[in-house]
Amino acid sequence: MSRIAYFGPRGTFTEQAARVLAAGEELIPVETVRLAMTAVRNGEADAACVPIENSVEGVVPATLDALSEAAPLVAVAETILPIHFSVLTRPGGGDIKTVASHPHALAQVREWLEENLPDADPVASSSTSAAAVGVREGTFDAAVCAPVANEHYGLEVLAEGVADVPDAATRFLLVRAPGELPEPTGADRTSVVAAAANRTGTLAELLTELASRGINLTRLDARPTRSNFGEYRFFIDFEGHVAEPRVLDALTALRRHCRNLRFLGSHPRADGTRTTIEPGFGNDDFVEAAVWADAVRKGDRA
Ligand SMILES: O=C(O)C(=O)C[C@]1(C(=O)O)C=C[C@@H](O)C=C1
Repeated sequence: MSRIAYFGPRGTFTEQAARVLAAGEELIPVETVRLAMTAVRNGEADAACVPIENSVEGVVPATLDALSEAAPLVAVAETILPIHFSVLTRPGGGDIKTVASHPHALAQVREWLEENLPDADPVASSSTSAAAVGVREGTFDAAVCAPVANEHYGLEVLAEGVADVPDAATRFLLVRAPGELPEPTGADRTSVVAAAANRTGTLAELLTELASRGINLTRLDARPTRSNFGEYRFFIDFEGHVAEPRVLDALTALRRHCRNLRFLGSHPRADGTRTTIEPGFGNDDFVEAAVWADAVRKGDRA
């Protein structure tokens, strides 16, 4: 049985995602996203399940930062969960003066809180289930949680299915140490983090390398390098798998433009969207062109 560290404590949305991505494996709750990845880097876990982006609040910065530091990890699978919250209180608890949750969660229920708990102060916690732990211990009066939190903490459900944006969703990754890659499926996502030189046009150069190979981006984020003010790392997700000639060709080109390029994995997309291939940009086109160029180089063709 594999050991899967996940962003906990028990009862997070990430636990729900880990149950999907690693059904039947041993699931180990870890206090922060970074520590979940550290457990893999130390060999204490075989893989980690972490949130990467939410359709309302955007990326999870802690995940991006932990992916770009220390020993490389690669994503091998992803899942997307609908995000509807439960609001939990102490059984028979009195006035609700504080309502706690992960900042991403609070941001997704702001309107609901204004309407339903206007006198409660929102308080940030390290995760949605850390807020539930706080309610049980008497630190907060209510917690905005994943439905699964209800299985663990014996709290009372004040409301269920809470979401300002009804079709909000979060994407989660299963990451592990570099090794054999998942097989390409035709509906894949490849991710890199690029530390490009700080000069005019470098980001445009990176994006042009992808565009000129007909590769469609699915996400672009920048995070500070933390070492020099104004210097950024670019997190780029795009359609396709590194086993495809056109993607490998693009990756090789990106490498030339970067001080440091980290491959973050190629894996099937949870939404099953098949890779867009424009005429002239298919893998066969790349292979055929390479064969032709090779023949030219050998003097067999002109
Ligand atoms: O705290 C949790 O339950 C998490 O799994 C984290 C997280 C996030 O980071 O966005 C996941 C999904 C929700 O959008 C709110 C919180």
